[in-house]
Amino acid sequence: MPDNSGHETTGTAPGTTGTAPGTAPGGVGTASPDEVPVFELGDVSVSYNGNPALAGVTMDIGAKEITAFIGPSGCGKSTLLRSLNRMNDLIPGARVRGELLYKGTDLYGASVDAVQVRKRIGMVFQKPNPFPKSIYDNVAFGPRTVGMKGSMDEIVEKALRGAALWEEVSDRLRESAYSLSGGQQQRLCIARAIAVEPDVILMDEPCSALDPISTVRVEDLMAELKNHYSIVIVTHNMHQAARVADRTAFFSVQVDDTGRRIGQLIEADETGTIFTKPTDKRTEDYISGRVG
Ligand SMILES: Nc1ncnc2c1ncn2[C@@H]1O[C@H](COP(=O)(O)OP(=O)(O)OP(=O)(O)O)[C@@H](O)[C@H]1O
Repeated sequence: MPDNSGHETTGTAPGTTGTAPGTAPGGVGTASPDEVPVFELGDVSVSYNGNPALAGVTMDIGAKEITAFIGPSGCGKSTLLRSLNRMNDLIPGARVRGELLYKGTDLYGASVDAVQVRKRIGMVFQKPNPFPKSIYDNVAFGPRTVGMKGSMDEIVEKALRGAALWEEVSDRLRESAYSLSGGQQQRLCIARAIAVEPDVILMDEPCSALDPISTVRVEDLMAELKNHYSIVIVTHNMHQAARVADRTAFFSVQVDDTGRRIGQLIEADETGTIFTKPTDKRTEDYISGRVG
């Protein structure tokens, strides 16, 4: 795969002009998402202020399925996840190199607008982070911002139903989002993410702040959501990866000649294969709890 010249990010707010990727005329990126990988990564590396965090990642991420990133702390899972919707653009000194295609289009191409990227590729964070607004306004915020057409009440209801939260909040939509439990808040954040009808949802340890019952709710929800969205999840919980993911990518930290610790993709495969017969001994050692 060709190596792009690199994409220096400045930490300044991304522009509001340009196009969303995957929408170019002439067929580029317009194939059915079920037929092509949603992301194709070729020799992707990410550094912070010149220090490599992750190097040489080459993998495809399938559409309409759940892909889990697992591996020990500091191996670059969140860094790679943030590269998939250009959230690293917001981190001063972060630099992404290599080829990162979203539905066949260069995600970091000069004409691609990072704001549009984040509309198509939403993100749910580790800690539920609702806005200090009502339940309704949390969900309506994104659709209003991007100027979605149609009845806002219907948009909000659809997103809350999609996030399996409607039954619990339909009679209290004007209450503060902070009045919800942690698990409900996380499902509200998922509703907020899907309200703008993205293609992809990136989830960075979405259950780590939740109790076991809320975790099951969110995992069940993910199984539902993958019928409509491609999902990439970072998780520390290998049982969770085994439960929810169709494919799993294992990352580890390698120490280079100069003593630098750099994250690396060890292998990516169907989840059953990774957990029962991984190709690499490092994967086996990690999943069996011998290291990590
Ligand atoms: N904003 C940042 N500025 C500088 N270095 C960073 C930044 N974010 C991450 N790093 C570094 O990049 C490397 C990978 O971090 P990252 O958070 O992506 O790993 P991770 O596998 O997600 O870890 P964890 O499982 O602990 O969340 C680490 O060495 C980390 O210190």
